[in-house]
Amino acid sequence: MSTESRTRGPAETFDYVVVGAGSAGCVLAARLSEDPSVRVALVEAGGRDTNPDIRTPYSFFKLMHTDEDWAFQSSPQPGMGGREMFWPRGRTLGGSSSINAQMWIPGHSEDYRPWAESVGDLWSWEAVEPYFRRSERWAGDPGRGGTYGTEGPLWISPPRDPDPTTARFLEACAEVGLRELTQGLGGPDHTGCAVTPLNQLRGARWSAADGYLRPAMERPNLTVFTDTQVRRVVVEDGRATGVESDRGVLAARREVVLSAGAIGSPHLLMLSGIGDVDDLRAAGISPTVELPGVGRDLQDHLTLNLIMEATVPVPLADADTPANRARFEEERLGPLTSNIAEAVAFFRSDGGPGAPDLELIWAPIPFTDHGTAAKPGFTLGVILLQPESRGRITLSAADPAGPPRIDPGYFSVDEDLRVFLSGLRFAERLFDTASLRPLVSGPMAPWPGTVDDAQLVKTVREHGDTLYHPVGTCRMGPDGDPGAVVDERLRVRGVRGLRVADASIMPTITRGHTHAPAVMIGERASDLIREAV
Ligand SMILES: Cc1cc2nc3c(=O)[nH]c(=O)nc-3n(C[C@H](O)[C@H](O)[C@H](O)COP(=O)(O)OP(=O)(O)OC[C@H]3O[C@@H](n4cnc5c(N)ncnc54)[C@H](O)[C@@H]3O)c2cc1C
Repeated sequence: MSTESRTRGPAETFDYVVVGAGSAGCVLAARLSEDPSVRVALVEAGGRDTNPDIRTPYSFFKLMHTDEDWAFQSSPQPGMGGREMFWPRGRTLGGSSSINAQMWIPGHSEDYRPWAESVGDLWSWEAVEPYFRRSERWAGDPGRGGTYGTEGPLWISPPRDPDPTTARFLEACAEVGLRELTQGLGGPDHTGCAVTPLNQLRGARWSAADGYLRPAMERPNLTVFTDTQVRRVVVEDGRATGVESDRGVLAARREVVLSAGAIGSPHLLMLSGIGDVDDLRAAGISPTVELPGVGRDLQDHLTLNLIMEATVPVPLADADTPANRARFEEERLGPLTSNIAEAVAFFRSDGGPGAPDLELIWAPIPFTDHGTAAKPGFTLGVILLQPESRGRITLSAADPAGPPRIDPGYFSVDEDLRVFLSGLRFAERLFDTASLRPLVSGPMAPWPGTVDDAQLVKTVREHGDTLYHPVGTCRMGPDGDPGAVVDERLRVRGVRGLRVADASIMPTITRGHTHAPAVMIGERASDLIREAV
């Protein structure tokens, strides 16, 4: 597809130039090019999404440190024992949706209340929910997916061939009072537990590139440039007129849309002289627009995995065999269809009413240090859903064009640690239910087992990790908010013809996983852009 589409179309001038073919960028390229009278360019730094591990759900972690991964590294984290932490991000068609764990979890309706309070009803739950539904196509039993759309480009499927112990996890949740969400996790309140809804079609990954981009690539008015890194946005007389890339300038008659992700988009703004003036000067970049919020308000979901030795066979621990490969290729069955994170639960740390602040992920295999261990064990990942801590992305003064400096600021607010510890205690209780107790024996490293709070904090700092959900670095906000980078229509403040549309615009992180909201943002943005004409 790509060679032809790279040369197809007019010279180097387009109506819209979309930067980044990730979760949001694929949506924008597809939706904007629905109008045959406009010419759209989609510019992606990575290559085509042909690596077979992209298709194979189980293999998502094998894509880390490959050509499909930017493989960022954070700055040393004081809250995490001084560690520099590995931050993978997708670098191929589909972006992070081509390397992620395929979990489709839009979040809670309460997630969007502060957004609407900040910028108005364009971003209320009532306003955004139709965009989730517009993107979804439920592939499971019609009686068990009532909260999902059925006609969108993205297939949402239940696990194709789940491990038998996943049902035991749901039973354990029922024992501690969590309801099973039999209609899926797309409704306004996803407090409870469920098998994980997945971006899969018949057991293989279904990325944003599969759902949105590939069908649109047949259109003569869409040109997709792969292996083309954008270096900066060209701003002339206060207007974005195009982007400077590896292959020269790509001009935009109407708009440039940055969908380069929560790291890439603020990085590109800063490289274009848009950001905190002092920081830009310190990195040797001439400021063109003062926008101090660029790169600030970085939020992420932190996780720690409780791992227990298994007393029963664990098929996923021996997943990648020739026989399982053959089964996957021929029938799309077996452990290679597993995304590893087969079920989830959402709950509140204080046990009270209201939206959840903690999540559990059930994995029927030990998952640690961004990969699996081929040992019989089970993992309960605990996730802090609503961190108060904020981090920041800045230019590297030594090499502004190189990777930016990523400071997630984990546990810079103490309250986050308190909530997180209560989640870990909850997970310990879950392993001790009648449903799960017979499946496990002792703790497996690096989980130390039940220890006092001081030792638990030490374990968190030494082994806690990213769940790969950075957001907020080009935050949306109202007029007069000095930290706002884009307005409610995602227009970059102080520059005409420039928007940001991806996970970076989220004012606050959602209580789910961030691919679905990034797709929703792409859908919402495409309507806002079309309304502007
Ligand atoms: C390992 C991993 C597992 C995850 N698991 C899940 C999950 O199971 N469920 C879930 O909901 N979320 C998950 N996420 C997070 C989710 O995938 C992301 O939040 C979401 O895809 C972000 O979408 P985006 O459009 O903001 O950015 P991305 O999808 O990251 O897209 C950005 C694109 O821009 C390109 N780009 C960046 N800079 C430039 C440049 N200068 N020039 C040209 N192109 C550029 C990138 O190469 C990339 O293709 C996971 C992420 C990772 C990394």
